[in-house]
Amino acid sequence: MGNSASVKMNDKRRWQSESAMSPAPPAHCNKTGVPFSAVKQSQATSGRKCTYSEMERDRIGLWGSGDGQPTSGLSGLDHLKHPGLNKGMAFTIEERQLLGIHGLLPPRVKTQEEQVELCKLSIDRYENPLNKYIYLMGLLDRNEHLFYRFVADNVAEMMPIVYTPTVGLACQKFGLVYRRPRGLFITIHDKGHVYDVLKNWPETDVRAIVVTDGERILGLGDLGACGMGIPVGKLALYTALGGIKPHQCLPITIDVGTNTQSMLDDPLYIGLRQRRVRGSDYDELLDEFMRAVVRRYGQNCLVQFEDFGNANAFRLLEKYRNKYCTFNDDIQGTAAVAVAGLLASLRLTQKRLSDNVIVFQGAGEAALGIAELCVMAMKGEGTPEQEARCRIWMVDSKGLIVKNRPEGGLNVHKERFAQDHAPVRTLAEVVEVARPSVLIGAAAIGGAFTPEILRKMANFNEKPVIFALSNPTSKAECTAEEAYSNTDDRAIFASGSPFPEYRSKSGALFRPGQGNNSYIFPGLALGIICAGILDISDDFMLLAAEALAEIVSDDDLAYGSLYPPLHMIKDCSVKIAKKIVEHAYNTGKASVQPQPLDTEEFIRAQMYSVEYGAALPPAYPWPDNQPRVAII
Ligand SMILES: NC(=O)C1=CN([C@@H]2O[C@H](COP(=O)(O)OP(=O)(O)OC[C@H]3O[C@@H](n4cnc5c(N)ncnc54)[C@H](OP(=O)(O)O)[C@@H]3O)[C@@H](O)[C@H]2O)C=CC1
Ligand SMILES: CC(=O)C(=O)O
Ligand SMILES: [Mg+2]
Repeated sequence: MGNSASVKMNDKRRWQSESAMSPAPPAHCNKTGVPFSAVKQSQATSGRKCTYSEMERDRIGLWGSGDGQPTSGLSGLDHLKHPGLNKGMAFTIEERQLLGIHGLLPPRVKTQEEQVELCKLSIDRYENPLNKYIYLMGLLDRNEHLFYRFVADNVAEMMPIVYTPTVGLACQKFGLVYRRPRGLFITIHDKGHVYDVLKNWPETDVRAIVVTDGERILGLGDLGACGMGIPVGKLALYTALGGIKPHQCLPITIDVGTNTQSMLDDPLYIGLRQRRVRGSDYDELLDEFMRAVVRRYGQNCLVQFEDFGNANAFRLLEKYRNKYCTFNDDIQGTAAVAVAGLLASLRLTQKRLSDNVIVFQGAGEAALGIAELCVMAMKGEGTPEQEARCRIWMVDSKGLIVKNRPEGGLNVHKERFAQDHAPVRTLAEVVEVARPSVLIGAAAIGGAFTPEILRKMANFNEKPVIFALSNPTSKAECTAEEAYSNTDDRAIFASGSPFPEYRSKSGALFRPGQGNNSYIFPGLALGIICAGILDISDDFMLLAAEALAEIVSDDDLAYGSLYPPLHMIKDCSVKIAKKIVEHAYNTGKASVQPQPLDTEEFIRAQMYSVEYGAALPPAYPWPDNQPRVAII
């Protein structure tokens, strides 16, 4: 069932995408038109094991030799150089001989487990996080399977390097850490030729794109083209945490310049040395980009918008959400992870979500996204919309958002949360006035939750809920230790970047959870891709939030964590994807038909395996197509 559904989707994608316009072989054939079934047959008769998936064969250009014998069509050396095929010292002696690379590797054959141990030893030798990042990216460039196995086996240790906080540093120093091409740069000068640039990307079966224009990289501001570290990092998590195949993922940075003078002055800056292009030129480039994605990869290629500046993020989401398969992670993914944390917190506070008063420090993409999803969740509890909105107080750079604020600065998104109240300037005053039970920070103002504010939260609440969501760590509104120590250890705390365990004076151990959209987007994307969902409406976000909250165990809560441990995140992704897929079929939003009988099996069958596949022989440049070394 799973297979037939996915093959159907493949057919559909081919029809919709550019590859269908050129005379490509049918989906069930390899590049030379040989049906895969025939290749399978010949493997069976040759007795040779092959664990390449059809997609992988398609990707590496696997074809049959004249005698029907399957070959990889690549040289043995290619197998060492191609990160998707390389196994390093894990190539068996037989494979080394078949591939003609015998002698090019040290004699010993290693297991992948032994290689993972070596990775651990190697990375531990670096003290500087940026050097660890460079090591990991080097590993990804050398041996994809090993990289993903290593990250997947050590999520809690590796995520802070591949992702926040270190990825922020890597973006700031991108000119220094850049080694090999990874991802696609599309600049304002490519306007009119975006499709041609997309065609330069060598993979034809891209299912997910993460795109940034670098204007709001984490809480670090406008880093221009150096923002590329973010799509690369997010997509590494697509594979490591969501099982989406690496070759189906494409990181893209749209370079329209940067307004950060220090970047423009930096001799190592890798992007266009000009100030940001805005207005119609920018819009036309983005429109052309979206059209080009559909033309090249099909209507159901997912485009995740990431770290765009506030004004463009909301505008582009509204413009594209009903037309393309797209979502904005900072608005919608963040909303889902934060609401998941809030739903889990209700088990500790014994409240309904609607019983809470929530104060937000920040009224941007993250904060407004969360606020809107809170309203949706409260409505689900039977609370009228207006009442739900009244329970949410938002503070931006000009103070509390109130109706007719003299300082102005209200847009349509903020206005929906404008309180009927006199202006209030500081967060401390707002906390005094609103007496919130939940305080959420997403304004990238490090240390904004002062001890005074935290103590107030403890005065008003038996269990104050404190989320310091800003990234990276330097921008967090408070540390875990500050949250606990200023609330007599009563805070229920989560943060966007990880904080270490905290032991209170009384000896209680806290493991603060990471309220980061990385708990959501891998599973969400997996579900979207598997079911072929085109219209990613907000009900999917609430569903993802509920699915994640359900996974949180009593044990997690006992340690003060509102999220499952990071090592479980891949299982979380599958569970989220399952709910997404089921909901898509129930609401008629799935384009992959027929509906699979077993949803989880269907999803798992499409996921990337970090295990090595068996290598196939190359096409030898001599007539008998046989290796020149005797097989032992
Ligand atoms: N944990 C997670 O998963 C995620 C975390 N984030 C983090 O959240 C932060 C914000 O991101 P995002 O919402 O996209 O950014 P935006 O630029 O969209 O929003 C920033 C908001 O902060 C407000 N702000 C700025 N200065 C102050 C101040 N002194 N006092 C109060 N508010 C202020 C801005 O006010 P104004 O509107 O007046 O300009 C704006 O409303 C970043 O650090 C980002 O890394 C983002 C996404 C996911
Ligand atoms: C986590 C994330 O998406 C951000 O900080 O922007
Ligand atoms: Mg982001």
